[in-house]
Amino acid sequence: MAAWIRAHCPDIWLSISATTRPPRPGEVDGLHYRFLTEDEFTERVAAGDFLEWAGRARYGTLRSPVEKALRKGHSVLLEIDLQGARQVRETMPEALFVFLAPPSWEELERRLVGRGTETAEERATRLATARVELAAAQEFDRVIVNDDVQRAAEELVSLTGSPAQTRR
Ligand SMILES: Nc1ncnc2c1ncn2[C@@H]1O[C@H](COP(=O)(O)OP(=O)(O)OP(=O)(O)O)[C@@H](O)[C@H]1O
Ligand SMILES: Nc1nc2c(ncn2[C@@H]2O[C@H](COP(=O)(O)O)[C@@H](O)[C@H]2O)c(=O)[nH]1
Repeated sequence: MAAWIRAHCPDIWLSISATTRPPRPGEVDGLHYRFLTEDEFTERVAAGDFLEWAGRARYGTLRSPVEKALRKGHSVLLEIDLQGARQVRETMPEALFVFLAPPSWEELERRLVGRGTETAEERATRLATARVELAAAQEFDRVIVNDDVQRAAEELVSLTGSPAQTRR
């Protein structure tokens, strides 16, 4: 979804999260994530650099680039988990919160297994988290079912008022 939006929506500023998880094959530092060491992440938490952060395999949104993009008038998109969304709601209640839901539980499992980047234990952890997050979908302003990436991305982008520049 992020890749589709990056390719088709120049008016949307997509936040690049920081994380301590290792890069997957093909993931590029500074494009997909800013890959930080545990110490670097901890220092930035202590410095108050994060707008929000969450997790054991830690993920976070750095405050300063988001605030800069907002000042420039961009639509800013954060792809974050439930824990992060709850923090952003505290500090930016005017933001629009959109829950991306899988078409079904079986399809979610199929996609995760198909990606093949997690161990069985990591997959189980992600699925347990997904179960908790799905149960909280009603906290969000909108729910979009991620059935087809392009369709779901277009629905998401339409909420920002920015045009998607697609070639069909
Ligand atoms: N609409 C879709 N159709 C088919 N495959 C999809 C679709 N959306 C995502 N996928 C695939 O499903 C897998 C999981 O994608 P997703 O972006 O949900 O991962 P994630 O951000 O790691 O999610 P989570 O942290 O909840 O596990 C990836 O391999 C992705 O390419
Ligand atoms: N609170 C935050 N959650 C984040 C952030 N960046 C990503 N995420 C969440 O992690 C999952 C998994 O990502 P993956 O790349 O490891 O598959 C993602 O779907 C988000 O829910 C962040 O900056 N803050």
